[in-house]
Amino acid sequence: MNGTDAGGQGGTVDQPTKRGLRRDFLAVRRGLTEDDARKAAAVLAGHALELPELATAGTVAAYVSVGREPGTRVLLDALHARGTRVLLPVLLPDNDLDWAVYDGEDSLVGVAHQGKMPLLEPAGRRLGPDAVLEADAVLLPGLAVDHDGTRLGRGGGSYDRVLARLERAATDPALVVLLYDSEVVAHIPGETHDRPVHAAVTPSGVRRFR
Ligand SMILES: Nc1nc2c(c(=O)[nH]1)N(C=O)[C@@H](CNc1ccc(C(=O)N[C@@H](CCC(=O)O)C(=O)O)cc1)CN2
Ligand SMILES: Nc1ncnc2c1ncn2[C@@H]1O[C@H](COP(=O)(O)OP(=O)(O)OP(=O)(O)O)[C@@H](O)[C@H]1O
Repeated sequence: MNGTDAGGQGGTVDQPTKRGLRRDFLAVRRGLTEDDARKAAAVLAGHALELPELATAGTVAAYVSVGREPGTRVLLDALHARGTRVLLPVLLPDNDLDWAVYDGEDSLVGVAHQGKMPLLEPAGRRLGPDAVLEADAVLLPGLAVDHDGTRLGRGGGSYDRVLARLERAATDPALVVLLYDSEVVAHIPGETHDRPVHAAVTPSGVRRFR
């Protein structure tokens, strides 16, 4: 733990801040072609669907990938088709997350939150922020993870809140981040509020951290 950042300056060589790291990882994603992204999403979904934690889960909290995020659409549809209850996040004004059930592609709406990339969110009944406590597995977005499971998110703190809520409730769902291979790195500067994830699924397979 080194206590750096949360909104610090761009990276330096020996102690890159989270903001600098985010910028660098996002730049690499922007360089991916549509074809790269489509192939990666298909392979990634295959690995994720083989995870025992997902196979046995009654409820999975996930998210709808946008842009060049590692694709989750194939995975969401496969989970939905096999009868898993899939919860999707709705971003609240304070960056906390509400949740609603995924009921197929037609149940998604495009939403433009100020200053953020356009998202796809579920149109169904909102279940409240505590609905995530019903999840047996949580699929988290991120930009990178290190070998301890420390995750670099987009900086909104939404999933930090989700992880804090899960910890307070003493539920212990599988925590799985979906990434590209180059985003599993040796070290991410952690802060005291960061909670480690248990595994990363990338196009080359599953990496476990606990
Ligand atoms: N597909 C997807 N859905 C998601 C997330 C996500 O990361 N990906 N979230 C994850 O929490 C939540 C929404 N939170 C978000 C937080 C930031 C940005 C965003 O566009 N950030 C800009 C930088 C903004 C800034 O610097 O202030 C960016 O990353 O380019 C998007 C969503 C819930 N839904
Ligand atoms: N439990 C929490 N409740 C409220 N705010 C929090 C909580 N945990 C972290 N935050 C705040 O969220 C902001 C972003 O934190 P951080 O840079 O770690 O985001 P991140 O992990 O990259 O993003 P995300 O969690 O959305 O993926 C920080 O200002 C932090 O203080």
